[in-house]
Amino acid sequence: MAVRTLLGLLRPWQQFRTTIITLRGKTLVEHGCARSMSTDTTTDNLTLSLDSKTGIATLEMHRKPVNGLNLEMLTDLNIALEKAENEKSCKGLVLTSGLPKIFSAGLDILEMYQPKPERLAEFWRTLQNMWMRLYGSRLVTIAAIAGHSPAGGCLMAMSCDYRVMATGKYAIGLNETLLGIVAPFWFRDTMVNTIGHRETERALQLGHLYGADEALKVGLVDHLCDQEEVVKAATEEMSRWLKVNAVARQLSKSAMRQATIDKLVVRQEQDIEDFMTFVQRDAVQKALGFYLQSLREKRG
Ligand SMILES: CC/C=C\CCC/C=C/C(=O)SCCNC(=O)CCNC(=O)[C@H](O)C(C)(C)COP(=O)(O)OP(=O)(O)OC[C@H]1O[C@@H](n2cnc3c(N)ncnc32)[C@H](O)[C@@H]1OP(=O)(O)O
Repeated sequence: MAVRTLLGLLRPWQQFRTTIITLRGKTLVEHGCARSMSTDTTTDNLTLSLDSKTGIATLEMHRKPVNGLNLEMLTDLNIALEKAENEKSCKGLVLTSGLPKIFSAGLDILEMYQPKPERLAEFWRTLQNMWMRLYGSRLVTIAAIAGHSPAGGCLMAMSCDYRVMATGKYAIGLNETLLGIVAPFWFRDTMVNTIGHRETERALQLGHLYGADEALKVGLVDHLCDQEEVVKAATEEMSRWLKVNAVARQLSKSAMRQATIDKLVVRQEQDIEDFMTFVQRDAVQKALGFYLQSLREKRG
């Protein structure tokens, strides 16, 4: 009981840190010294590297074909984010993709279609923890979006402090209603905090996917540039943010974001239950099945 009470005082992502190590036994493949992030860290799903001169880390996602966020990818993201967070010399993080034309296609729908309940719960908890970690990061976080970024991909981008997007035919937004599902409250809150209540209300109901120009207009992204320039532009912007007093900036960020994070902290278990009940409904399973089929048929 005492242990449980003590655990209750820890933030969910602090509890989770033990969970992934003890339950999943997952370790990253390290190239170089394990105690310092001076060298690259690579998994099947991502690479984390730190430029020791600038203190800027780059987290590049590369899970083929579309950076779909499955349990393993989310676990790797959590480990990588924690690693960057804990590395003293790391000041900022550029989140990007190594896949052409895709930032992230959002949640891997196969995790939600005909799921095994135990894995479904772990999947959702790992996503919650990833969001809390990224949204609440002490680091300056900038998303370099050189491709499509629907749903969970948009959530990740919105969780950063600044977004650079490539001009072109890419789409970003919370399109959950197009799949017959509903963006959970913390997805919605993150969007409200980014583009405001009225625009979120419209976008969520329509499942609207914004083109780059429109995304810039409503403030869903902050800067547009050529596809090849996206990471460079993100890094340049980062250097501006890194000139600000770090403690003052972090406190300001936390003052703006912590209440939103705390809403999930106190409702985390209920949110997992809600998600599981909703996703396993026959009508939702049917809708997800149709959506997967339509994605496959699109390829012909
Ligand atoms: C109470 C709360 C309840 C529920 C809340 C749940 C919140 C959900 C959040 C989400 O993130 S849901 C996921 C939403 N994502 C999408 O709608 C994106 C779907 N994908 C696309 O639109 C396109 O794939 C694309 C990202 C625009 C890329 O297009 P492209 O032409 O480059 O690739 P293609 O469509 O051929 O896809 C290749 C391959 O990948 C499969 N795929 C794509 N997206 C997903 C995905 N999100 N999950 C799983 N699989 C995905 C696609 O079917 C193709 O597979 P194939 O090679 O086997 O045909």
